[in-house]
Amino acid sequence: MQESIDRAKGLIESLPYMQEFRHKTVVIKYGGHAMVDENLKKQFALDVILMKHIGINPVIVHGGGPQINRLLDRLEIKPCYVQGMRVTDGETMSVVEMVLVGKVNKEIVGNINHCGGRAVGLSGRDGDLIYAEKMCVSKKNDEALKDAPPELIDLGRVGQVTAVNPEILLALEKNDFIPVIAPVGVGEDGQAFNINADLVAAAIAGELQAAKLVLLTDVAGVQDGEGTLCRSLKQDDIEKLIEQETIGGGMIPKVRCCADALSRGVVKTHIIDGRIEHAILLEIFTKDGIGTEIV
Ligand SMILES: Nc1ncnc2c1ncn2[C@@H]1O[C@H](COP(=O)(O)OP(=O)(O)O)[C@@H](O)[C@H]1O
Ligand SMILES: CC(=O)N[C@@H](CCC(=O)OP(=O)(O)O)C(=O)O
Repeated sequence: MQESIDRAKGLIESLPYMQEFRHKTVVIKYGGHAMVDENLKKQFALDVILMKHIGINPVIVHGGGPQINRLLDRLEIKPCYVQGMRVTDGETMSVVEMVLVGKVNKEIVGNINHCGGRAVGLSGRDGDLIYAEKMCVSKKNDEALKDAPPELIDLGRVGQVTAVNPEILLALEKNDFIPVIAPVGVGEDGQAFNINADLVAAAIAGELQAAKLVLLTDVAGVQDGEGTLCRSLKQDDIEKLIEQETIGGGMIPKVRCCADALSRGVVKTHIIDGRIEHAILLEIFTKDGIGTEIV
C-alpha cells in the first residue's frame, strides 16, 4: 500500500509543474547520442506523448550525428569536423539528408505514433520552415586551424539559421500534432543545408517563444572544473567557463545555443543526460531535476 501512496505523492509533486507548463511550448533537442536502444527510444516517445496529453506543446528537433557516421563508414567516407561542425561536401550532404530526414526522423515519428501519439515529421525544407545560409568558420582564436590553408575551412553545405517560418508548426499545434524536425535547412538557391541540431533547436525555441529548451545529450549536464555537475548556471557565466576551458568540445555550441535561446526570450534552458529513462519528465516535473539548468 505504501508503495502506491508514494507513487501518488510523486504525481502530486509534479502537479505545480504540470499547471505551470500547460499551454506552453517546450522544445526538446533529441541528440543522436541519446538514441541508445529500442527501450530508451520508446521511453522517449512515451514522455513526449504524456507531455502532449497534459496540455504542453512539445516540439522535437532531432540530431543523428552517430547515425550519419555509421552510413558514411559503410560507404567508406571519412567524417571530418571543424569546430564541432561536419564538413559537408555534395556527397556527404546526400547522406546527411538521407539519414536525418529519411531514417532518424521517420523512426522517431513511427515510435511516437506506435505508442499512441500523433507526430508529423518535417525537415527544415518542408513549408520553408528553416531558412539557412552558408556558415563561415573563423580561423581567429582557433589554434588548431592556425596553419590551415584557406580551403580547409570551407565547410561546404554547412548552414546557419537565418530565419524560422513557424507557419507549419502553428498549423500542426492547432491540430494537436507533435512536430518532429530534422536539422536540414533551405538556402536561397533552394538547396539543402546541413545545420547542427543544437542551433536549429535554439532558433525554433526562440521563434516559438518557448517556456523551455531541453537539450538531451550523453553526459549528466555541464561539469565544473572538478568534474562536479553544475545544477544551475547563469547566462553570464558561460563565456567565462569557456575561456577557462572548463567547458570544451561539443559542450561549447550547446551552452552557447542555450545563451542564444535565452537572449531570444526563451525562459529557461536545460542540458540533461538523454540516456537516463524518462530524463525529460525527471527534469521538468521534479523539484531538483537531473541536469544543468541555464537561466
Ligand atoms: N564542462 C563540461 N561538461 C560536460 N561535458 C563537457 C564539458 N566540456 C566538454 N564536454 C564534452 O561535451 C560532450 C557533449 O557534446 P557532444 O558530444 O557534441 O554532444 P551531442 O552529440 O549530444 O550533441 C561531452 O560528451 C563531453 O565530452
Ligand atoms: C553541421 C553539422 O555538424 N550537422 C550535424 C547534424 C546532426 C546533429 O547535429 O546531430 P547530433 O545532435 O546527434 O550531434 C551532423 O552532420 O552531424
